[in-house]
Amino acid sequence: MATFTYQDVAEHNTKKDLFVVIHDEVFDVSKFVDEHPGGEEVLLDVAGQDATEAFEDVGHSDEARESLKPMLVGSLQRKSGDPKPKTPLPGAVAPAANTESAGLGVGLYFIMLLGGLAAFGAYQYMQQQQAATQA
Ligand code: HEM
Repeated sequence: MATFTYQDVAEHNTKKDLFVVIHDEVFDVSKFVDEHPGGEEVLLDVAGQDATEAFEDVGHSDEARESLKPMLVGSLQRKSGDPKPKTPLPGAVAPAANTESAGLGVGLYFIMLLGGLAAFGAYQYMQQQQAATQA
């Protein structure tokens, strides 16, 4: 079976000539683009790239996996420094800094500080009580 480098695959990045990598196997999905139930846009988005993560994130059916088989054209020869699998719409999927939990984090520190102060105050009070009873 043919082997492709990431560079080879990257050259097939148009709608009419569209390769994607899924689990280090190279698929020619040019003829499938128009039929894809998820639309052509998402496939064009990963054209000539590693679509493993995008493909898996959607949770494709076994049927979808089966339909990949006839489009297999070779395997990927991965080299160090090759890009990692691309996630679909990174901005939309990856949550921005979670301000709510950050707020909770600060709140927790505050509560711990209060607890510490209360314990310190109680200790001081007891010391004083003890000193008073001894006197
Ligand atoms: C390249 C190989 C791919 C094949 C053979 C394929 C095949 C299919 C098939 C058969 C379905 C129908 C539902 C199912 O059976 O799971 C589907 C749905 C879908 N696919 Fe793909 N897909 C591919 C790649 C991708 C990629 C890279 C994405 C990127 C995000 C994607 C996104 C979607 C979405 C969002 C749906 C759901 C559509 C809906 O339910 O309306 N697919 N795909």
